[in-house]
Amino acid sequence: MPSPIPRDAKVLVTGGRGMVGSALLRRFRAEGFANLLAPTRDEVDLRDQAAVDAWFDRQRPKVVVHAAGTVGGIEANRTRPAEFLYDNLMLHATVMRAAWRTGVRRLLYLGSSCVYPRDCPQPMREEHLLSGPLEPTNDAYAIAKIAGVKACDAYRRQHGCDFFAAMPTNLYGPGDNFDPQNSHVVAGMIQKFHTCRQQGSGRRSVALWGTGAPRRELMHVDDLADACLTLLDRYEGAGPVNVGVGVDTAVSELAEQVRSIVCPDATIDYDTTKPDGAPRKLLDVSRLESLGWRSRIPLADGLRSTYEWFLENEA
Ligand SMILES: NC(=O)C1=CN([C@@H]2O[C@H](COP(=O)(O)OP(=O)(O)OC[C@H]3O[C@@H](n4cnc5c(N)ncnc54)[C@H](OP(=O)(O)O)[C@@H]3O)[C@@H](O)[C@H]2O)C=CC1
Ligand SMILES: C[C@H]1O[C@H](OP(=O)(O)OP(=O)(O)OC[C@H]2O[C@@H](n3cnc4c(=O)[nH]c(N)nc43)[C@H](O)[C@@H]2O)[C@@H](O)[C@@H](O)C1=O
Repeated sequence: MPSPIPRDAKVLVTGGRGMVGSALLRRFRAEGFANLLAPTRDEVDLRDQAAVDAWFDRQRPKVVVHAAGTVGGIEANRTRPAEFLYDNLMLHATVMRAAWRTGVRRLLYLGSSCVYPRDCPQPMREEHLLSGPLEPTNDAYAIAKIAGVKACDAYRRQHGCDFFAAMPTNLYGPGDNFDPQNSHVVAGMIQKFHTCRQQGSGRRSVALWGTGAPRRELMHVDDLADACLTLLDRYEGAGPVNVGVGVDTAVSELAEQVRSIVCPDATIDYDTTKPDGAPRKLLDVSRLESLGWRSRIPLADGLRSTYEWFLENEA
């Protein structure tokens, strides 16, 4: 596939109703892509090889951005490892095989920064993959995502497929999952501080998880979508590419920022029976930045706009 991607190419975005998939569709539509396909799970369960094969035979996409996944925060990963392993293994195994079989010209697979070792040198570089033990709270999901990254390499080596992986950091934004048990940290905090605000006057406490000491690199999903378009148009390498903003924030500092936006008179209690997870997961994004890409959505702006979206759509 010549770079940049022709804007009339038939592009499949899997997971199109999810946070990442819907951001990808917004960005591609804004860019003028005229032939976007985003089947729902009801139209094709992407874990079902026969159904995926039949769909690809019928539709014949030329580009695939594979964003479908069984996704969740630290508690969802810790408590549902078998589901996260099975679903995320099947989701890329079926789609990549069908993509190869039907001659897809370029495939971008969404990996994750959780694939790196728990005690990885910081910032984490793509070469650090498989260099040490994983974070136990999400090792099942990480193994499934690592298999996806390796599958891109395997199809490239055996069949010459132009498949590669983006490795996003922790994401947040419109369309996120705000369920207090299954969500990631930003959405979980927004939900909890909003519930506190709803409880009315008087100082109310919000129970957050862990110690507040870990650090997370937090990226707005619209930045991610823009980075994925840059990768599709400009990346001519083969290996995975980290996608992040290059700075991280302590969980406790994030909590203060969300509190000041949503419920300033709340008090914060940390439930240390809940896990901290990885102490830090800052990505080295020099490979992406060498393509000329820079993040554009500061955390403070992103948190405020995400809360506004939450109020209009989830509250
Ligand atoms: N959120 C984050 O912080 C990060 C996410 N990622 C990766 O980005 C990708 C998207 O994540 P995100 O948008 O947050 O997740 P969401 O849960 O918001 O979206 C996942 C999407 O995948 C779809 N899906 C799941 N299983 C199937 C299936 N069997 N058949 C068809 N569709 C299916 C869902 O469909 P339905 O709407 O019907 O449920 C949903 O649209 C994932 O690959 C994830 O690993 C990587 C790093 C960080
Ligand atoms: C994207 C990434 O996301 C996951 O890894 P994670 O970053 O550890 O997950 P998280 O966003 O849920 O937590 C980040 C930190 O925040 C703390 N924390 C405080 N209070 C709340 C809270 O209320 N909710 C949540 N979810 N976390 C909280 C929490 O204790 C932890 O220290 C994996 O799914 C992994 O697979 C993955 O890919």
